[in-house]
Amino acid sequence: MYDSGFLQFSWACSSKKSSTDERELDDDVAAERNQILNNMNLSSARNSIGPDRDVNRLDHLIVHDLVKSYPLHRAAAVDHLTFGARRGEAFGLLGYNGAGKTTTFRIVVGDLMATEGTAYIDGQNIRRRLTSIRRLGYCPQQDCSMDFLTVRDSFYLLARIRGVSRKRIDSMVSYMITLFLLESFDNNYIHQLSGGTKRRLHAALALIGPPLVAILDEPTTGVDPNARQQMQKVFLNAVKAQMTIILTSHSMDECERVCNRLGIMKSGQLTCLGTIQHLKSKFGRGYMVSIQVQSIANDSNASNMHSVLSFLRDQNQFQIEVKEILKTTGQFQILESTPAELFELLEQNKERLNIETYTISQTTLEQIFLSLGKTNSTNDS
Ligand SMILES: Nc1ncnc2c1ncn2[C@@H]1O[C@H](COP(=O)(O)OP(=O)(O)OP(=O)(O)O)[C@@H](O)[C@H]1O
Repeated sequence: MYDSGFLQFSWACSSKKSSTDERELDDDVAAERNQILNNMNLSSARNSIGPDRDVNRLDHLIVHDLVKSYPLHRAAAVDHLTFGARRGEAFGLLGYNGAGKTTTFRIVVGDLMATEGTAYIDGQNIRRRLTSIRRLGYCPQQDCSMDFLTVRDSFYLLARIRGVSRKRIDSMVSYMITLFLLESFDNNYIHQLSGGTKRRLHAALALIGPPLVAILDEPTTGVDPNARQQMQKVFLNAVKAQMTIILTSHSMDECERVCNRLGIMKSGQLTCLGTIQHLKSKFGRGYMVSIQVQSIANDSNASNMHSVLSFLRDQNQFQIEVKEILKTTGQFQILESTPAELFELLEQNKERLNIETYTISQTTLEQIFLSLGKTNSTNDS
């Protein structure tokens, strides 16, 4: 359905020793893990215990102690990963290349077999694959090959698989085609579509039904800004309508716009978890200030920027990290003082330092991501 490997199981080797035991988990990640394990224990007390048992439905998606090891690979691609996504939540799973996001998704949708652990969609173990397919939409990272179908036919196929009734199917297909701005490609074969249009189609196919949970692996990569904005609106509306969306994207802006909660993955495990505001307060070190100095003919603007920097450094109340100094602009991270103190200081010395404008802002999600995700790229070896 999604790609040729959708119903095939990959060979999985036995897992290595749990590095969750060796690594100290972030307190939010540990709390999430404990909460899910407690809920699972409560459920197993009610259900008959067995590897395929179902659990309670507090979360639309539960990923439970998932491990994926590849032969000849030193570290596990997914390493005892546990988290849940609540009903009507947009959960962002972020991480550097090779962190284990796609592997996690492929296990959840049944494209890969886990070495250990499992996942549950609306309380139902994914090993009971046939029933979970209806509840789960998937926009894979790689476009799948359904080239022999037209855009419209592919919507009909997915809608039927998700159990849309004959009565509703025509209007639903037309609605989704309009929603994802695909009207002009209606009767085109999929192989005739451009890369960005294919991404739109795959995201739309993931949402038709609608399923309870949609897993979207970089759905907007290569999509033009206009269509991307429209897709983000659709995702937000789907979440409002109580769909659960698991999104991965390398655009931090997109994650900020769409997601209620985020987890950043590194080496197959979560390094942090929480709402964006929570992550900013917990990991955002200080705040940022961008300063622009006046451009004066025959004057060295760079030296102006440096005099602003040395002025700030002379004030003992600030600890400053230089992010960037260009010709007329500078960006600094300020630690150990309040934005109000800096504001007062800059206002008082604006003219003397030739400052044209300045903005003080909270640490961005991108900066947090960069500081937490570092060294993950090495996992890709
Ligand atoms: N078939 C495979 N055989 C061996 N190792 C693999 C295989 N597929 C993935 N891996 C490894 O598993 C790890 C996780 O890969 P994965 O594709 O899940 O990362 P990702 O977080 O989705 O990265 P990206 O952001 O680039 O999509 C990487 O180290 C990768 O090299």
